[in-house]
Amino acid sequence: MADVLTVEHLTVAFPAREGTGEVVRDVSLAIRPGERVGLVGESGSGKSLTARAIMRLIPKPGRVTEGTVLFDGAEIDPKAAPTGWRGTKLAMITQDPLSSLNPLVRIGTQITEMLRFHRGVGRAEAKAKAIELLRSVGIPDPERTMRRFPAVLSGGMRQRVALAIAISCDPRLLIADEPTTALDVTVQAQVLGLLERMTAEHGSAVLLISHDLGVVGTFCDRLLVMYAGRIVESGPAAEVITAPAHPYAKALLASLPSLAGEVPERLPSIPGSPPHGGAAAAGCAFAPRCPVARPVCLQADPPLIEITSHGTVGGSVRHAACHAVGDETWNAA
Ligand SMILES: Nc1ncnc2c1ncn2[C@@H]1O[C@H](COP(=O)(O)OP(=O)(O)OP(=O)(O)O)[C@@H](O)[C@H]1O
Repeated sequence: MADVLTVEHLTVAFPAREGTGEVVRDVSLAIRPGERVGLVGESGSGKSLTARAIMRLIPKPGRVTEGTVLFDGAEIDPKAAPTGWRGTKLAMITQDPLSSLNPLVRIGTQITEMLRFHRGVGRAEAKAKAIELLRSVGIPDPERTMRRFPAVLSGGMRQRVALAIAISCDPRLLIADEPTTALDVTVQAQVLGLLERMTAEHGSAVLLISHDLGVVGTFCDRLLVMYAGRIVESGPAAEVITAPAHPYAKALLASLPSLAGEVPERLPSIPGSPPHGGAAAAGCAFAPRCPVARPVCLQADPPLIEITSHGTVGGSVRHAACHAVGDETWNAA
């Protein structure tokens, strides 16, 4: 099946006094119809800007300096201004739902207009469908919410409304940037269940962005781990979660209480902090924090290489960008 999204060598840069200013570096990824792909990494690793570059929403003075994006087989120029396809075939929900809601228009009108305009349904049907959508994202009194303006809703309620609008047209791909962060655990599970149904029933694909490996690991088929603007590991979610290969993915996993079983007294955190404003030009960006770094790591950025030729889920293989991968001492650790 043809990919719904293919991204090749995407690079985003901001003007910088030091370093390259590249905050997304040479990112390539592909997503098939109905696939659930997770993009994980610490805050500042470049997840949101990758999504924004795909949507052509890079804030100035940032810009896409390299790369191509193919959506449903057609090239969309990530350097050009956005056009009408966005929002229906390719939808995105962000951490800040207010940015995707019109503050001057009642919630009900925002959803029904979307349905009437893009799906060509009549007024009554659009209203019924809007109420059903709001209920499905866990809004307790949808009829009342339909008559309200975004400003009077809580952050969690707005997030759910934004999600209802994003999924109203069964997009080919939904990019969900931390969609459940503002929600409590029960609603979080409800929202993930809804996204799961959307992928199963309509073949929509989801790119789920989160720093929470727990959420992403259980929801997604495949994971992409990002560090300092690069994808440093990718592979079937179950394999990356149970046997991460890259030292950064290992550290990220070790700092996660929910997957480690019992909760340790003190959660191990990854020592040091990621580089700001783009990684330095030479060497692996994780080397200063890496427990197995060697001289070569400070000199050459390791390429993303295939680490198993028979990865299972959906025929996808595993990749990692690390000089130490394959080293027996490290793998035994
Ligand atoms: N408007 C901007 N101007 C300059 N640098 C920026 C701007 N927006 C983001 N950056 C830098 O780009 C890098 C990546 O940011 P991005 O928001 O993509 O990270 P993220 O992984 O999505 O983090 P989070 O999980 O906190 O949202 C960060 O180092 C950030 O400082």
